[in-house]
Amino acid sequence: MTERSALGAQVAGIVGGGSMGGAIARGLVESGSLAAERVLVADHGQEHRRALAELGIRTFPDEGELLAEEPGVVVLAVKPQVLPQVMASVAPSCAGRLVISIAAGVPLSALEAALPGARLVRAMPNLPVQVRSGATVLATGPTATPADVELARELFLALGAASVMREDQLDVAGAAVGCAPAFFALFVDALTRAGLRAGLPAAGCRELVETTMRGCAEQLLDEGVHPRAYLERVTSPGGTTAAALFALEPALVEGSYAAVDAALARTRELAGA
Ligand SMILES: NC(=O)C1=CN([C@@H]2O[C@H](COP(=O)(O)OP(=O)(O)OC[C@H]3O[C@@H](n4cnc5c(N)ncnc54)[C@H](OP(=O)(O)O)[C@@H]3O)[C@@H](O)[C@H]2O)C=CC1
Ligand SMILES: O=C(O)[C@@H]1CCC=N1
Repeated sequence: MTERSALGAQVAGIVGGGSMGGAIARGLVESGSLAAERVLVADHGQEHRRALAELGIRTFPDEGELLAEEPGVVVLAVKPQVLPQVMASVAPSCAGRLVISIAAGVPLSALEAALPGARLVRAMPNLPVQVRSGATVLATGPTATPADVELARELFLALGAASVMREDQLDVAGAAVGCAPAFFALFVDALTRAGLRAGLPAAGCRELVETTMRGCAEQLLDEGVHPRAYLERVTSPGGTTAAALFALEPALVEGSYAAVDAALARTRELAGA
C-alpha cells in the first residue's frame, strides 16, 4: 500500500451524491482505494443516501453536517447552477482545505473568489469512474500545492485514467470526454433500433450491440491499434461495411464535431452565468 498510502489515509467528503458524486464514491470504495468509513457523502435525496449507505459509506442530508466531520479532501459534485449557494455555505469550513470541483464550466477563478483560502483543483471525470474505467482531466490553480495535485491525481487514477492539463483543455475534455458516455449510449441505442428496424429480433438485439461495443473497446485498448487501422480490418473492398461507412461517416463525423462544439459553447455559457 505504499503508493496509495497518501490517498488511503484521507477522508474524502463528497458534496452531492447524484450521478457523478455517487459514481466517485462507489468507485473509491469498490476499488479498495478508500475504506467505506473514510468516504462521506452529502446528498438531499434519501434514496441516494440509502444506496450509498448500503456500501458502508457515511451519508449526510446536507453539506453542513459533512463539513463538520472535517474531511481532508472535499469534492464538490453538485450542478453548476447550485454551486454558488453550496460554496457560500461551505466557504468558512474550506479555508486551508483541498477542494476539488467537478462542476462543468465553473472556472478556477470563480472557485477562488467563492472559497477564499481553499487549495483548489478542478476535475472533469466521466461516468465510468464508477467501474474504475473513467477518464479524468485535472487542472489546478496557484492555491494548490504539488502534494494536493498528486493527491487529486491519485484519487482519480484509482478510478481509471487521470492527467493534468491546462484549464482550457479541461473544458474541451469535458465536452469531448465528459459527455462521451452519453454519446456512446446514444449510438448503442440508435444501432439497436436500426437493427430492429431491419428485422433483428428485439430480444437480444441490444445485447449483441453492447457486447460488440465492449469487445471493440477492449481490442482498441489492448492492441493499441489506431481506430482507422481497426476499421480497415472489418472493411472488405466492395463489401457491406464499405457501403455502410459511406452512409455513416459524413453524418457521424459532422455530428461529433457539432456535438463537441455545442457542449463547449454551453460550458462557456455556464462559466459566464
Ligand atoms: N454526470 C456526469 O456524467 C458528469 C457530471 N459532472 C459534473 O458533476 C456535477 C454533478 O452532476 P451530476 O452528478 O450529473 O448531478 P446530479 O443532479 O445527479 O447530482 C447532484 C446531487 O447533489 C445534490 N445536492 C445539491 N445540492 C446539495 C447540497 N447542498 N447538499 C447535498 N446535496 C446536494 C442533488 O440533490 P437534489 O437534486 O435533490 O437537490 C443531487 O442529488 C455537475 O457540476 C456536473 O457538471 C462532470 C462530469 C461528468
Ligand atoms: O452535462 C453535464 O453537465 C455534465 C458535464 C460533463 C458531462 N456531463
